[in-house]
Amino acid sequence: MHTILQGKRLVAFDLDGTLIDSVPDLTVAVQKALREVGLSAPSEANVRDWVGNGAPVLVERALNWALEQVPDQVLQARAYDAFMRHYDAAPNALTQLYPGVRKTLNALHAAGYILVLITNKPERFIAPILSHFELLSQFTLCLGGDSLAEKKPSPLPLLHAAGQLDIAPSASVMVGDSRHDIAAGKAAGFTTVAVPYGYNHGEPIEQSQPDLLISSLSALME
Ligand SMILES: O=C(O)COP(=O)(O)O
Ligand SMILES: [Mg+2]
Repeated sequence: MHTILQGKRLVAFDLDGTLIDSVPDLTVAVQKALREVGLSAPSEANVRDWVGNGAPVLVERALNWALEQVPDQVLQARAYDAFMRHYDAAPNALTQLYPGVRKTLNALHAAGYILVLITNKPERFIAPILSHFELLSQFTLCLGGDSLAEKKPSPLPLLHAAGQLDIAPSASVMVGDSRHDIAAGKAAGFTTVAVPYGYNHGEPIEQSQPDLLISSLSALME
């Protein structure tokens, strides 16, 4: 195991952009939702830059782009409902695990680390996606962006998970692809690990100064 895991007990993982490349399916759902409300559909590259603050913000960013102004609440609600319906219908059609994810989660789980999932994605999508990849049972606890009163970059979900499992933040690690994961991890007192291949609003994740930057999750086993 990587030395950064020495003395640690809890490893928290982000989902989108860290474990799974979900942007292709998110893009299809955003495109269908925008067409349904009579607007033009953004590209996958657009959506890649907008992911990271949960589904309501993703839809709001898409509407801002299509309208070039702030959407009214009725349109926002219609587009959000459409997005949720379309994404719910096919969350796994094009989504793929990143290299090294399955092996690393299995190895950490087998080595006795407690694994938790902390995503800003709505909670209802977590189980269908993780079960599709046969990874749900590896996680002791899963929290979505709507599970608690605050989502990342708030430290609340991380502190909630550590508290529930009675593990000190100093014995906990947050692994993620975006500045929100690293900010949440630092604010919670977790050790932070970043991957550069995910979604970070088009910015290099180095800017967030994680404790460790790894090119793939497999590095955690070395
Ligand atoms: O839904 C999002 O905006 C991003 O989700 P994540 O926290 O798993 O990266
Ligand atoms: Mg992410």
